[in-house]
Amino acid sequence: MKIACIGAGYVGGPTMAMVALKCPDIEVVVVDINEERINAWNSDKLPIYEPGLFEVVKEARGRNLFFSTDTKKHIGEADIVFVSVNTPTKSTGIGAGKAADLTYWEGAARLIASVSTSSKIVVEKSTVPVKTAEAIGKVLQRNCATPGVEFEILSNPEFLAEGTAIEDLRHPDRVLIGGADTVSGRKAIETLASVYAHWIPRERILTANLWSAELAKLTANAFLAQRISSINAISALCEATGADVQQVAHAIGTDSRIGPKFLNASVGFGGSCFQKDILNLSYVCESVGLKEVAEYWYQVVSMNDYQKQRFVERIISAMFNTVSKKKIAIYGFAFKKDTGDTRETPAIDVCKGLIRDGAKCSIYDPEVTPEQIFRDLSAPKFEWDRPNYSRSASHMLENVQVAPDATAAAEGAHAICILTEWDAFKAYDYQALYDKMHKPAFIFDGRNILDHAKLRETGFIVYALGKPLDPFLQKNYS
Ligand SMILES: NC(=O)C1=CN([C@@H]2O[C@H](COP(=O)(O)OP(=O)(O)OC[C@H]3O[C@@H](n4cnc5c(N)ncnc54)[C@H](O)[C@@H]3O)[C@@H](O)[C@H]2O)C=CC1
Ligand SMILES: O=C(O)[C@H]1O[C@H](OP(=O)(O)OP(=O)(O)OC[C@H]2O[C@@H](n3ccc(=O)[nH]c3=O)[C@H](O)[C@@H]2O)[C@H](O)[C@@H](O)[C@@H]1O
Repeated sequence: MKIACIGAGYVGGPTMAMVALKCPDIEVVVVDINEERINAWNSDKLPIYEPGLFEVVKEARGRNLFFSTDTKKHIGEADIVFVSVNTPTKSTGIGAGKAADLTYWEGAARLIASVSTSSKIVVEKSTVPVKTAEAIGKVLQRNCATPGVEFEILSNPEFLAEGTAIEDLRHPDRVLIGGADTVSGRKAIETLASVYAHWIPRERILTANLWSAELAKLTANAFLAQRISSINAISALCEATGADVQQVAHAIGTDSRIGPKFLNASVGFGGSCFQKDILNLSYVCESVGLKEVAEYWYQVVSMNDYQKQRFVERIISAMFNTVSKKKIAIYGFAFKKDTGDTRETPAIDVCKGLIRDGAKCSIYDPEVTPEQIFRDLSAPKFEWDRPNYSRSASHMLENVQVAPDATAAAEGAHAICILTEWDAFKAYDYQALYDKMHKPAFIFDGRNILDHAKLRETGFIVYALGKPLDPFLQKNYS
């Protein structure tokens, strides 16, 4: 059997590396139009950082795992073609700002049809709107020049989280495979299930109808993001009432029906998918006339925007209602720890909000490159996924510097903001940092990872998200 995967990104790379590792009898080729990315996958400096990924790639690469730009050859030879191309939010046209942009998906489907001389199983690995398989089926059938070639489309959404991708792929809670309830559909499902069964217990390989599988992915992300926006909404009420959001989260999370995970209040959720998939879900609801349902899910994104804005306003109001010409150290730019991915990171909106108020942001992140930070802060919303977007917001950059380390960022700063929960941030010598800062020196902990009592003893004015407000903040500027 030969497997090809279109898209060598955060999903295509790791998922196919794990398939190849666990199925030495199957040839796995990952293809991409981005030559730079493919070259990186073939080097010792992989294009994405994930704990454990390098070891997996090293073991299978060259044995039965390959990365290539020769898309036509490998797709033409494959029995199963995974499609894990990006499906960003549309930035123009009908549904702009909500609908999924399926340009890349349609391009991949046309490519598959154009090179297919034998029947294939086409697997939706990308997150797509419900009923996409129907549209893609038409593209495949009507663009295939070879008579008799049949395409069976399956939905096999990916549930890995970045930073834990390898663990999530090695021991997933479940694998979900959706297909048509026909003889050929059930056969295709069984073929794909047999691949995963090389390392995943059969009872964890779920099967469903095609639309259920497509919708389950959007629903999973919506439910996960909704938990975060719910606890973030409560964090605002905690600050207004003297409650402690971590105590509240613990108290509700011990109810087995709620569970303890995904209840960490934060400056907001980021990542390339939560906002994108909820906007897409909301749009799908709108397009079938379910306005109230669309509005219900849209509130998850709206609350996330509110949380980021509330954090910015808290900083400005705490610092005497102006941050103009003040240096603010930003610790963490990635959307979560243990990844270099900055897509939709809350740090973008927080830094833009501070800069709009005249602040100078000195940004330090252990994994994110200066180039990436400058790109993100000059990209228009939703354009981050397009390689040649216009840098309309580049004026932002005059007040941005990227610091080589945390000490340089804190030098002469009025405040430190914790935006990503990197473990390294917990171990710093905050007395030494305090000594280098303007007074009064503030710390705004958007992830609640620091020892706030100790910081107050050092002399910092501390704002901890969702915690009882520091007297300084309560008295003058709550
Ligand atoms: N990033 C994540 O943690 C997860 C993402 N997903 C979904 O997986 C999909 C992919 O996401 P990522 O891997 O993060 O995207 P990505 O942007 O990192 O990778 C997509 C890759 O597809 C390539 N590509 C696009 N069109 C192509 C074509 N016609 N031929 C060949 N290559 C093409 C691009 O060059 C890019 O390298 C999205 O639908 C996303 O929602 C699902 C679960 C987790
Ligand atoms: O479809 C996708 O792309 C993926 O999106 C998320 O994974 P990911 O975005 O990589 O990372 P998460 O761990 O979900 O974190 C998302 C954001 O929520 C934030 N978060 C997470 C958990 C929490 O309790 N509080 C919180 O603020 C994180 O800091 C991060 O900014 C889902 O967890 C995956 O299951 C899904 O496959």
